[in-house]
Amino acid sequence: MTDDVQNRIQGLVDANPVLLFMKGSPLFPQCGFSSRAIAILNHLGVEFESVDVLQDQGVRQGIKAFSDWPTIPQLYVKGEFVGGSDIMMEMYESGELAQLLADKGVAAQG
Ligand SMILES: N[C@@H](CCC(=O)N[C@@H](CS)C(=O)NCC(=O)O)C(=O)O
Repeated sequence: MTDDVQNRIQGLVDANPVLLFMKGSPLFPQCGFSSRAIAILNHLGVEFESVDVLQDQGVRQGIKAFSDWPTIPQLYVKGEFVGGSDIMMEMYESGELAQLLADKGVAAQG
C-alpha cells in the first residue's frame, strides 16, 4: 500500500466516528455483505459515514492492508477496527455492538 493511500484511509478513519468501508452506497449496496452491514447500523440507529470502495481501487485494496483484513465491508468506530459483516452480526445479536457504540460515546439517533 502506498503512503498516499494509507494516509487517505487514516484521514477518513480519523474524521468519521462511525465509518463503513463498503461496496456501493447505503441506499444501493452492491454486495449482500455490505447490505447486511448497513441493515445492522440502521437497526442500531447510529449516524455513520460510508466509503464506496468500488469507486477507488486503491482504497479497495488499501483498506485490506490497513486493517489486515481481507474483505469488504469493514467497520471502524472511533478509529478502531471492529470487523466485517459476520462480526458485526454476532456483536449486534449479543448486544456487544450497541455497547461498544455507547462506550465510545457514539449516540444512537432517537
Ligand atoms: N465473511 C465476510 C464476507 C465479506 C466478503 O466475503 N466480501 C468479499 C465479497 S464483497 C470481498 O470483499 N472480496 C474482496 C474484494 O471484492 O475486493 C464478512 O464477514 O464480511
